[in-house]
Amino acid sequence: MLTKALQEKIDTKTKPIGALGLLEKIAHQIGTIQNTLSPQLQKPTLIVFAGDHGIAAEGVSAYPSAVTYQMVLNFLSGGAAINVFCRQHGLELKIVDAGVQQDFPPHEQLLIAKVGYGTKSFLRDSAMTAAELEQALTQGRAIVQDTAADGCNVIGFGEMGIGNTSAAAMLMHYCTGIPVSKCIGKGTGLNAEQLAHKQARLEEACQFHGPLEDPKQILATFGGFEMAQMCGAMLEAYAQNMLILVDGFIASAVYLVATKLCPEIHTHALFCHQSDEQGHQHLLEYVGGAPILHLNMRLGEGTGCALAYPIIASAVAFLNDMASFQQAGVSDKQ
Ligand SMILES: Cc1cc2ncn([C@H]3O[C@H](COP(=O)(O)O)[C@@H](O)[C@H]3O)c2cc1C
Ligand SMILES: O=C(O)c1cccnc1
Repeated sequence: MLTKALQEKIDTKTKPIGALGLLEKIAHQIGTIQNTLSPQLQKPTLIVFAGDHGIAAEGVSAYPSAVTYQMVLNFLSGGAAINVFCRQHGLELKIVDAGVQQDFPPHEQLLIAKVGYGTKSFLRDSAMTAAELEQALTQGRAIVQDTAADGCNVIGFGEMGIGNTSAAAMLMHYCTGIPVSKCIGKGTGLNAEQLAHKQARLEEACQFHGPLEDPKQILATFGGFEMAQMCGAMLEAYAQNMLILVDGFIASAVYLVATKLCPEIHTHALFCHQSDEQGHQHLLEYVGGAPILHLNMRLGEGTGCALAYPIIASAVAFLNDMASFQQAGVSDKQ
Protein backbone atom coordinates (compact mmCIF):
# COMPACT_ATOMS: atom_id res chain seq x y z
CA MET A 1 0.00 0.00 0.00
CA LEU A 2 2.74 2.43 1.08
CA THR A 3 4.86 1.22 -1.84
CA LYS A 4 2.17 2.35 -4.27
CA ALA A 5 1.49 5.61 -2.44
CA LEU A 6 5.20 6.49 -2.40
CA GLN A 7 5.50 5.80 -6.11
CA GLU A 8 2.43 7.93 -6.77
CA LYS A 9 3.87 10.78 -4.70
CA ILE A 10 7.12 10.55 -6.69
CA ASP A 11 5.32 10.29 -10.03
CA THR A 12 3.06 13.30 -9.43
CA LYS A 13 5.96 15.68 -8.75
CA THR A 14 6.48 18.33 -11.42
CA LYS A 15 8.88 16.36 -13.65
CA PRO A 16 8.60 13.73 -16.34
CA ILE A 17 8.09 10.23 -14.93
CA GLY A 18 11.42 8.80 -13.78
CA ALA A 19 13.36 11.98 -14.57
CA LEU A 20 15.09 12.09 -11.18
CA GLY A 21 16.60 8.67 -11.85
CA LEU A 22 18.39 7.05 -8.94
CA LEU A 23 17.16 9.81 -6.60
CA GLU A 24 13.65 8.42 -7.05
CA LYS A 25 14.74 4.93 -6.03
CA ILE A 26 16.56 6.33 -3.00
CA ALA A 27 13.53 8.39 -1.94
CA HIS A 28 11.30 5.34 -2.32
CA GLN A 29 13.68 3.16 -0.32
CA ILE A 30 13.96 5.65 2.56
CA GLY A 31 10.17 6.17 2.65
CA THR A 32 9.74 2.40 2.80
CA ILE A 33 12.29 1.99 5.61
CA GLN A 34 10.65 4.74 7.66
CA ASN A 35 7.14 3.62 6.66
CA THR A 36 6.07 7.14 5.71
CA LEU A 37 5.46 9.36 2.70
CA SER A 38 7.49 12.08 4.42
CA PRO A 39 10.79 10.56 5.64
CA GLN A 40 13.39 12.58 7.55
CA LEU A 41 17.13 12.05 7.90
CA GLN A 42 18.18 12.64 11.49
CA LYS A 43 21.65 13.11 12.97
CA PRO A 44 23.63 11.58 10.10
CA THR A 45 26.62 9.84 11.64
CA LEU A 46 29.82 8.30 10.32
CA ILE A 47 31.69 5.80 12.45
CA VAL A 48 35.27 4.90 11.53
CA PHE A 49 36.54 1.64 12.99
CA ALA A 50 40.32 1.23 13.17
CA GLY A 51 42.41 -1.89 13.64
CA ASP A 52 45.72 -3.45 12.66
CA HIS A 53 46.23 -6.60 10.64
CA GLY A 54 48.86 -9.31 11.05
CA ILE A 55 48.82 -9.87 7.30
CA ALA A 56 50.29 -6.37 6.83
CA ALA A 57 53.69 -7.81 7.79
CA GLU A 58 53.62 -9.99 4.63
CA GLY A 59 54.31 -7.20 2.16
CA VAL A 60 50.70 -6.92 0.93
CA SER A 61 50.37 -3.14 1.42
CA ALA A 62 52.38 -0.21 0.09
CA TYR A 63 52.41 1.32 3.62
CA PRO A 64 53.53 0.08 7.05
CA SER A 65 51.13 -0.85 9.88
CA ALA A 66 52.27 2.21 11.84
CA VAL A 67 50.10 4.32 9.49
CA THR A 68 46.92 2.94 11.11
CA TYR A 69 47.83 4.54 14.46
CA GLN A 70 49.13 7.70 12.83
CA MET A 71 45.97 8.13 10.77
CA VAL A 72 43.76 7.70 13.84
CA LEU A 73 45.70 10.58 15.43
CA ASN A 74 45.07 12.51 12.22
CA PHE A 75 41.31 11.75 12.48
CA LEU A 76 41.35 13.01 16.07
CA SER A 77 43.05 16.25 15.11
CA GLY A 78 40.58 16.76 12.26
CA GLY A 79 42.99 16.57 9.31
CA ALA A 80 41.97 13.50 7.31
CA ALA A 81 39.75 13.38 4.23
CA ILE A 82 36.87 11.96 6.26
CA ASN A 83 37.09 14.88 8.71
CA VAL A 84 36.93 17.40 5.90
CA PHE A 85 33.95 15.78 4.16
CA CYS A 86 32.00 15.16 7.38
CA ARG A 87 32.47 18.79 8.41
CA GLN A 88 31.47 19.97 4.94
CA HIS A 89 28.26 17.92 4.81
CA GLY A 90 27.20 18.02 8.47
CA LEU A 91 27.85 14.43 9.50
CA GLU A 92 28.83 13.62 13.05
CA LEU A 93 32.09 11.66 13.15
CA LYS A 94 33.14 9.07 15.72
CA ILE A 95 36.35 7.07 15.71
CA VAL A 96 36.62 3.64 17.29
CA ASP A 97 39.84 1.92 18.35
CA ALA A 98 38.76 -1.62 17.55
CA GLY A 99 42.26 -3.07 17.62
CA VAL A 100 45.12 -0.72 16.80
CA GLN A 101 48.62 -1.85 17.82
CA GLN A 102 49.18 1.18 20.08
CA ASP A 103 47.05 2.89 22.72
CA PHE A 104 45.61 6.38 22.36
CA PRO A 105 45.26 9.22 24.82
CA PRO A 106 41.60 9.94 25.69
CA HIS A 107 39.73 12.11 23.20
CA GLU A 108 36.04 13.07 23.06
CA GLN A 109 35.63 11.70 19.52
CA LEU A 110 37.41 8.40 20.29
CA LEU A 111 35.64 5.31 21.56
CA ILE A 112 37.99 2.70 22.95
CA ALA A 113 36.70 -0.78 22.19
CA LYS A 114 39.97 -2.61 21.71
CA VAL A 115 39.63 -6.32 21.04
CA GLY A 116 43.40 -6.76 20.84
CA TYR A 117 46.61 -5.17 19.60
CA GLY A 118 46.12 -6.17 15.96
CA THR A 119 45.04 -9.51 14.50
CA LYS A 120 47.30 -12.46 13.73
CA SER A 121 48.47 -13.03 10.18
CA PHE A 122 45.91 -15.23 8.43
CA LEU A 123 48.72 -16.76 6.40
CA ARG A 124 49.33 -19.39 9.07
CA ASP A 125 46.67 -18.76 11.68
CA SER A 126 43.15 -17.52 12.19
CA ALA A 127 43.20 -13.71 12.36
CA MET A 128 41.10 -13.82 15.53
CA THR A 129 39.47 -16.37 17.81
CA ALA A 130 35.74 -17.11 17.82
CA ALA A 131 35.54 -15.37 21.20
CA GLU A 132 37.26 -12.24 19.85
CA LEU A 133 34.83 -12.21 16.93
CA GLU A 134 31.82 -12.39 19.25
CA GLN A 135 33.29 -9.62 21.40
CA ALA A 136 33.81 -7.40 18.33
CA LEU A 137 30.31 -8.06 16.96
CA THR A 138 28.79 -7.21 20.35
CA GLN A 139 30.85 -4.02 20.68
CA GLY A 140 29.89 -2.92 17.16
CA ARG A 141 26.24 -3.50 18.01
CA ALA A 142 26.52 -1.55 21.27
CA ILE A 143 28.09 1.45 19.53
CA VAL A 144 25.19 1.62 17.07
CA GLN A 145 22.63 1.16 19.85
CA ASP A 146 24.07 4.24 21.56
CA THR A 147 24.06 6.17 18.29
CA ALA A 148 20.42 5.24 17.65
CA ALA A 149 19.53 6.30 21.20
CA ASP A 150 20.99 9.73 20.33
CA GLY A 151 18.41 10.04 17.54
CA CYS A 152 20.46 9.02 14.50
CA ASN A 153 18.56 7.23 11.72
CA VAL A 154 21.18 7.34 8.94
CA ILE A 155 24.59 5.85 9.53
CA GLY A 156 27.72 5.25 7.47
CA PHE A 157 30.74 3.16 8.35
CA GLY A 158 34.38 3.70 7.50
CA GLU A 159 37.57 1.87 8.38
CA MET A 160 41.26 2.42 8.84
CA GLY A 161 43.58 -0.57 8.89
CA ILE A 162 46.71 -1.08 6.84
CA GLY A 163 46.37 -4.46 5.08
CA ASN A 164 42.58 -4.54 5.13
CA THR A 165 42.10 -4.71 1.35
CA SER A 166 43.74 -8.15 1.66
CA ALA A 167 41.35 -9.16 4.44
CA ALA A 168 38.42 -7.83 2.39
CA ALA A 169 39.55 -9.75 -0.69
CA MET A 170 39.57 -12.97 1.34
CA LEU A 171 36.07 -12.32 2.71
CA MET A 172 34.89 -11.67 -0.82
CA HIS A 173 36.57 -14.78 -2.23
CA TYR A 174 35.24 -17.07 0.48
CA CYS A 175 31.69 -15.64 0.44
CA THR A 176 31.29 -15.53 -3.35
CA GLY A 177 33.63 -18.13 -4.84
CA ILE A 178 35.01 -15.43 -7.17
CA PRO A 179 38.73 -16.21 -7.82
CA VAL A 180 41.26 -14.35 -5.64
CA SER A 181 42.73 -12.71 -8.75
CA LYS A 182 39.41 -10.85 -9.23
CA CYS A 183 39.04 -9.95 -5.56
CA ILE A 184 42.40 -8.26 -5.08
CA GLY A 185 43.48 -4.80 -6.07
CA LYS A 186 46.36 -2.40 -5.59
CA GLY A 187 44.99 -1.07 -2.28
CA THR A 188 47.17 1.82 -1.12
CA GLY A 189 49.09 1.67 -4.41
CA LEU A 190 50.93 -1.56 -5.13
CA ASN A 191 52.81 -1.87 -8.43
CA ALA A 192 52.29 -4.90 -10.71
CA GLU A 193 55.04 -6.93 -9.07
CA GLN A 194 53.78 -6.18 -5.55
CA LEU A 195 50.24 -7.04 -6.64
CA ALA A 196 51.43 -10.44 -7.89
CA HIS A 197 53.09 -10.96 -4.49
CA LYS A 198 49.81 -10.03 -2.76
CA GLN A 199 47.91 -12.53 -4.89
CA ALA A 200 50.45 -15.31 -4.18
CA ARG A 201 50.28 -14.66 -0.39
CA LEU A 202 46.46 -14.72 -0.41
CA GLU A 203 46.34 -17.91 -2.49
CA GLU A 204 48.77 -19.45 -0.02
CA ALA A 205 46.34 -18.54 2.77
CA CYS A 206 43.51 -20.24 0.83
CA GLN A 207 45.63 -23.40 0.64
CA PHE A 208 46.36 -23.25 4.35
CA HIS A 209 42.74 -22.75 5.47
CA GLY A 210 40.98 -24.85 2.85
CA PRO A 211 37.27 -24.44 2.14
CA LEU A 212 35.17 -22.58 4.72
CA GLU A 213 31.41 -22.05 4.57
CA ASP A 214 30.28 -20.41 7.78
CA PRO A 215 30.22 -16.59 7.44
CA LYS A 216 31.31 -16.05 11.04
CA GLN A 217 34.19 -18.47 10.63
CA ILE A 218 35.23 -16.68 7.44
CA LEU A 219 35.13 -13.32 9.24
CA ALA A 220 37.15 -14.65 12.21
CA THR A 221 39.69 -16.32 9.94
CA PHE A 222 40.46 -13.36 7.69
CA GLY A 223 38.82 -10.22 9.08
CA GLY A 224 40.21 -7.39 11.14
CA PHE A 225 38.84 -6.28 14.49
CA GLU A 226 37.60 -3.10 12.77
CA MET A 227 35.82 -5.20 10.15
CA ALA A 228 34.20 -7.49 12.74
CA GLN A 229 32.96 -4.48 14.70
CA MET A 230 31.66 -2.91 11.51
CA CYS A 231 29.76 -6.13 10.78
CA GLY A 232 28.09 -6.04 14.20
CA ALA A 233 27.39 -2.34 13.66
CA MET A 234 25.71 -2.96 10.28
CA LEU A 235 23.56 -5.75 11.73
CA GLU A 236 22.48 -3.49 14.59
CA ALA A 237 21.80 -0.57 12.24
CA TYR A 238 19.35 -2.85 10.42
CA ALA A 239 17.80 -3.94 13.73
CA GLN A 240 17.40 -0.24 14.65
CA ASN A 241 15.70 0.46 11.29
CA MET A 242 18.44 2.88 10.20
CA LEU A 243 19.46 3.69 6.67
CA ILE A 244 22.89 2.07 6.18
CA LEU A 245 25.46 3.84 4.01
CA VAL A 246 27.95 1.38 2.51
CA ASP A 247 31.34 2.85 1.57
CA GLY A 248 33.98 1.27 -0.70
CA PHE A 249 35.58 -2.12 -1.14
CA ILE A 250 36.31 -2.94 2.48
CA ALA A 251 32.94 -1.83 3.86
CA SER A 252 31.22 -3.70 1.01
CA ALA A 253 33.11 -6.90 1.87
CA VAL A 254 31.94 -6.53 5.47
CA TYR A 255 28.41 -5.85 4.22
CA LEU A 256 28.64 -9.06 2.19
CA VAL A 257 29.31 -11.05 5.37
CA ALA A 258 26.43 -9.20 7.07
CA THR A 259 24.08 -10.26 4.24
CA LYS A 260 25.11 -13.87 4.80
CA LEU A 261 24.13 -13.49 8.48
CA CYS A 262 21.00 -11.40 7.82
CA PRO A 263 19.82 -11.40 4.16
CA GLU A 264 17.07 -8.83 4.86
CA ILE A 265 19.70 -6.15 5.53
CA HIS A 266 19.72 -5.25 1.81
CA THR A 267 16.46 -3.31 2.19
CA HIS A 268 18.30 -0.78 4.39
CA ALA A 269 21.56 -0.42 2.45
CA LEU A 270 22.69 2.23 -0.02
CA PHE A 271 25.92 1.81 -1.98
CA CYS A 272 27.58 5.20 -1.85
CA HIS A 273 30.26 4.79 -4.48
CA GLN A 274 32.15 2.39 -6.66
CA SER A 275 35.76 2.28 -5.55
CA ASP A 276 38.68 2.07 -7.93
CA GLU A 277 39.81 -1.06 -6.11
CA GLN A 278 39.45 -3.76 -8.75
CA GLY A 279 37.36 -6.19 -6.70
CA HIS A 280 34.72 -3.63 -5.81
CA GLN A 281 32.96 -3.67 -9.15
CA HIS A 282 32.62 -7.47 -9.03
CA LEU A 283 31.45 -7.27 -5.44
CA LEU A 284 28.78 -4.69 -6.24
CA GLU A 285 27.58 -6.85 -9.12
CA TYR A 286 27.38 -9.83 -6.77
CA VAL A 287 25.31 -7.98 -4.13
CA GLY A 288 23.24 -6.18 -6.76
CA GLY A 289 24.21 -2.72 -5.56
CA ALA A 290 23.86 0.38 -7.77
CA PRO A 291 26.53 2.83 -6.58
CA ILE A 292 25.54 6.49 -6.28
CA LEU A 293 28.97 7.91 -7.19
CA HIS A 294 31.79 6.88 -9.52
CA LEU A 295 34.72 9.08 -8.55
CA ASN A 296 37.67 6.69 -9.03
CA MET A 297 38.38 6.97 -5.33
CA ARG A 298 40.23 4.27 -3.41
CA LEU A 299 40.55 5.58 0.09
CA GLY A 300 38.03 4.07 2.46
CA GLU A 301 37.58 5.88 5.84
CA GLY A 302 33.88 6.24 4.91
CA THR A 303 34.70 9.02 2.44
CA GLY A 304 32.26 7.67 -0.16
CA CYS A 305 29.45 7.81 2.42
CA ALA A 306 30.19 11.40 3.39
CA LEU A 307 30.33 12.50 -0.26
CA ALA A 308 27.11 10.69 -1.21
CA TYR A 309 25.22 12.01 1.82
CA PRO A 310 24.14 15.36 0.27
CA ILE A 311 22.75 13.48 -2.74
CA ILE A 312 20.78 11.19 -0.43
CA ALA A 313 19.53 14.27 1.44
CA SER A 314 18.44 15.71 -1.92
CA ALA A 315 16.38 12.57 -2.59
CA VAL A 316 14.52 13.07 0.69
CA ALA A 317 14.17 16.81 0.04
CA PHE A 318 12.54 16.39 -3.38
CA LEU A 319 10.10 13.85 -1.95
CA ASN A 320 9.10 16.24 0.83
CA ASP A 321 9.37 19.68 -0.75
CA MET A 322 8.87 19.49 -4.49
CA ALA A 323 5.48 20.62 -5.85
CA SER A 324 3.09 18.17 -7.47
CA PHE A 325 1.49 18.92 -10.85
CA GLN A 326 -1.71 19.79 -9.00
CA GLN A 327 -0.04 22.10 -6.45
CA ALA A 328 1.89 23.98 -9.13
CA GLY A 329 -0.88 24.07 -11.73
CA VAL A 330 1.35 22.36 -14.28
CA SER A 331 -0.30 20.15 -16.93
CA ASP A 332 0.32 16.44 -16.42
CA LYS A 333 1.11 13.94 -19.16
CA GLN A 334 -1.44 13.75 -22.00
C1 LIG B 1 47.85 7.57 4.56
C2 LIG B 1 46.72 6.60 4.36
C3 LIG B 1 45.41 6.97 4.70
C4 LIG B 1 44.36 6.06 4.50
N1 LIG B 1 43.05 6.16 4.74
C5 LIG B 1 42.47 5.05 4.38
N2 LIG B 1 43.36 4.17 3.90
C6 LIG B 1 43.00 2.89 3.35
O1 LIG B 1 44.13 2.09 3.01
C7 LIG B 1 44.19 0.89 3.75
C8 LIG B 1 43.95 -0.32 2.90
O2 LIG B 1 44.90 -0.51 1.89
P1 LIG B 1 46.00 -1.65 1.98
O3 LIG B 1 45.30 -2.95 2.07
O4 LIG B 1 46.78 -1.50 0.71
O5 LIG B 1 46.84 -1.37 3.21
C9 LIG B 1 43.13 1.01 4.81
O6 LIG B 1 43.67 1.54 5.99
C10 LIG B 1 42.14 1.95 4.18
O7 LIG B 1 41.29 2.53 5.09
C11 LIG B 1 44.58 4.78 3.97
C12 LIG B 1 45.88 4.39 3.64
C13 LIG B 1 46.95 5.29 3.84
C14 LIG B 1 48.36 4.87 3.49
O1 LIG C 1 37.47 1.11 -1.55
C1 LIG C 1 38.05 1.10 -0.46
O2 LIG C 1 37.40 0.99 0.63
C2 LIG C 1 39.55 1.18 -0.39
C3 LIG C 1 40.33 0.95 -1.49
C4 LIG C 1 41.70 1.03 -1.40
C5 LIG C 1 42.28 1.34 -0.20
N1 LIG C 1 41.53 1.56 0.86
C6 LIG C 1 40.18 1.49 0.78
